[in-house]
Amino acid sequence: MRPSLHGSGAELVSLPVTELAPAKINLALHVTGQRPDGYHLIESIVTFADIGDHLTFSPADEDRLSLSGPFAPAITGGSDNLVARARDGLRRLLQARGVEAPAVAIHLQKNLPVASGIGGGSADAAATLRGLLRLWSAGGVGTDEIEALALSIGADVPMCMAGRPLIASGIGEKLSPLTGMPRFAMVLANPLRGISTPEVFSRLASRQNPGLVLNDPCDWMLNLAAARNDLQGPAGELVPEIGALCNLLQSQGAVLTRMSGSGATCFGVFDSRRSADHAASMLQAERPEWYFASTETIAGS
Ligand SMILES: C[C@@](CO)(OP(=O)(O)O)[C@H](O)COP(=O)(O)OP(=O)(O)OC[C@H]1O[C@@H](n2ccc(N)nc2=O)[C@H](O)[C@@H]1O
Ligand SMILES: Nc1ncnc2c1ncn2[C@@H]1O[C@H](COP(=O)(O)OP(=O)(O)O)[C@@H](O)[C@H]1O
Repeated sequence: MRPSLHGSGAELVSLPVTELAPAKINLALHVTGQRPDGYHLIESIVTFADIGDHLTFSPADEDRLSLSGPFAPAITGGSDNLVARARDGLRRLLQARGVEAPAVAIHLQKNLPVASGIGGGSADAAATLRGLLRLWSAGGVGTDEIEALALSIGADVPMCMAGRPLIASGIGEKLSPLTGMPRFAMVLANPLRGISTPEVFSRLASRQNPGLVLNDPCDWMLNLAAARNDLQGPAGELVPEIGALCNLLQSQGAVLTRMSGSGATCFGVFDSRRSADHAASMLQAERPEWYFASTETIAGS
């Protein structure tokens, strides 16, 4: 079936507008300080998976947000959903500039575990901003204002808007693209116990830790092996399965394992997509109650 077209004048949009909200992976996360408002200063190497949540956007008589997918039961479609917050924030911004932002039906297929350190909610918010800017033909609205809106929704939303390998600093909003970043074959592993980001930050033993050092621009595995996730210790106190997950990934041949974000998702890097696929299915058979997903991260360009 041919997609329908929507819009006025030169900007025609294929309907429904669709967006992937890819899982965000903090390959390393150093906590280097704290701002007076309590937010922590970080230096993080970030990349994105080829799997994630799926969103669709269509014109409607009234705003609707519907949910499906394995992790939909863990969230609601109410005004606290980060998708609704992104929709409402963008509409306010556009209307203040005289741009129309009519009612929209959004469907979120929630494939990523919730509160799991791979930015599912932030990725959904970023995908909503991208999708609605297309649906509402508002691509010309100031980048600075959109970036400020993204940051007001969450510290991770600007990096999810960028959607490419990068180093994030500040509280996560200062972004430097990493053009040389290769793809990594990975398994993502989560014990399906949600974890609170503020609680993990609050348990840090030290808030002033050494920053990232990238010694060898050609050997990413060497750089990553020398880096850390400073949140892994405090998260492991809350969810002891994190240690077990890394051991399981290693037992299947992962050459590097680490937690992403504030957890509890851990990733294992494998030497090929084939070995990652094999490891994910072995681990799922061993621990059917946990989440395992094989993925390949995107390359920097
Ligand atoms: C830890 C990270 C690493 O990428 O990822 P996740 O574990 O959430 O995926 C992020 O910094 C999380 O970003 P995000 O989840 O958007 O954070 P926000 O909603 O803005 O903040 C939630 C709470 O986390 C703490 N927070 C967050 C970011 C930061 N740089 N310092 C903090 O101290 C604050 O207590 C804040 O109130
Ligand atoms: N669309 C959404 N997807 C996931 N979580 C959401 C969403 N909207 C709101 N939330 C809330 O945001 C919090 C953080 O979720 P998420 O972004 O998945 O985790 P993390 O920040 O650890 O990567 C959760 O407590 C969840 O209830």
